[in-house]
Amino acid sequence: MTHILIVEDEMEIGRFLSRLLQLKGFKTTQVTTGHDFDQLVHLSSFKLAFIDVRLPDRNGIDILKALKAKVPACPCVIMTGYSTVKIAVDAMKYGAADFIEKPFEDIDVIDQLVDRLLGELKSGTIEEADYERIARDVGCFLGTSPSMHQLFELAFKIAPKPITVLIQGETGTGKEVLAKFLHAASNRSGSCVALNCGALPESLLESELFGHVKGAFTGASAERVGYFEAASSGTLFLDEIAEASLSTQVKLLRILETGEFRKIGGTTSQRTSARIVAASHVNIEEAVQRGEFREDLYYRLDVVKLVIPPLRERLADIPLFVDSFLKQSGENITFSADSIELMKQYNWPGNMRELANMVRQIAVLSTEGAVITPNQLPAKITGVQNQSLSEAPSIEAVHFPDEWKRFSEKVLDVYHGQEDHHLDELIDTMKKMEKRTATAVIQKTLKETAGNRKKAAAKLGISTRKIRYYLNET
Ligand SMILES: Nc1ncnc2c1ncn2[C@@H]1O[C@H](COP(=O)(O)OP(=O)(O)OP(=O)(O)O)[C@@H](O)[C@H]1O
Repeated sequence: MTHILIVEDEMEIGRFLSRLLQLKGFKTTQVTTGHDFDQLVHLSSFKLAFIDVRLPDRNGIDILKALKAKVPACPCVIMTGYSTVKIAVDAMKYGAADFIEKPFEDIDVIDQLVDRLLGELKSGTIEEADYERIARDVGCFLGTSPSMHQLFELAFKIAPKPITVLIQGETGTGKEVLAKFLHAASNRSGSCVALNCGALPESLLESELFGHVKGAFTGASAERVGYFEAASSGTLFLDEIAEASLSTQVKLLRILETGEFRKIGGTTSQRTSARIVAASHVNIEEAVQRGEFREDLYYRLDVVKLVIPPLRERLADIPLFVDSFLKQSGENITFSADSIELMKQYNWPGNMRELANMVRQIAVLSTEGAVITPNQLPAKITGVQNQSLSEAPSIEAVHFPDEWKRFSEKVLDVYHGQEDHHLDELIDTMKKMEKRTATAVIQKTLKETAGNRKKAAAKLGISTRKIRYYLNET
């Protein structure tokens, strides 16, 4: 008979759980203290354990660690009160399979949990396959580093819970990708809506967040759905949360506390069940200390913190990521072994975004089947030229004028009838060249402004967002 351990000091809850499990045909053993747990012999007979996070004489996490050390295969479920959800999430980092909140509101949840964990044990499957599949579905490459696998395994476990998640990581590490993963793994019916908090114009702030009714103010000719409503029953991704103005922070805090908002001009409040995922490339705790971010909002957001490691800590995965980006864009080129070696020695300040962009740019400029050698890599990677960004010739700048010249010659040849060409193909190439032109001009301007995007945007009369678009920084 399957034997389940219950470590719970509240007799009522322990008894209730025992009864429930016995009715399902399981044998249970309940202990109420850490001391009693130490007296248990044959820990290996337990196929599943429910552990209260707080015991009179011991922390539940210590019991979890002790049990996992002796019986690694035994799935452990941490039982927690709402205020200790944060600790329960930490417990998952130490190997807890899941957590449930007390008091138990829905017995079906426990039923399903037990069936799932014992089912996985029997079939030998673990959640790994699931989180890897979802990561693949959202176009997220995990590589082989244990830190990324632990992170996504944890993200997978907490995804279905209605708790707020704060993602931190340097620029380009994949915070938005992780937010999409969380949404996909949450099975929420609504959509995943992204809002860049730094880009919110103050004057439109409220109508962007909450929407407005028709006629609410001059120019409100139609009803508008705000971000919180659009993400209801889905996920609201608050990107660059540290850049939110103080008034945006106040508005966000209020809605996070009450779960309610009112459209501008509206007479009734609406509830939102949007799951909030916030992200920042700066350390928000430090921003709080500097007085730039509201402490109360930080604590609201920081229920679960997921920190994505920078690419320089996962350099062994560079060959894998290069292959994956090439496959993703359907490019048939390869990088020579010495090129890969040089890429593994570079520190990638722009992380996955920088790698993805470099691979794509090289691929665009290469012929089918080419093998990329070190002299085709940017100087910052080969370290051949010790030039500053403003001096270093980018791939774009070196090749673009030739490319344009060849293209315009081809157009004229077709026009003069010297070359047969399908017009559709020619127009397709022209569309590509349009983007290539914008990208090349932006790259060149960025060199002139020593990489300063605001200055480059002003010089070109476009927004920094448009710069990101043309640089493929989606
Ligand atoms: N693990 C990953 N697998 C595949 N592509 C990734 C991964 N991480 C990042 N990328 C790619 O890198 C680019 C940047 O990713 P993303 O926007 O998620 O980063 P970010 O951390 O949110 O950046 P920022 O801090 O600048 O907002 C995207 O094109 C994304 O597809």
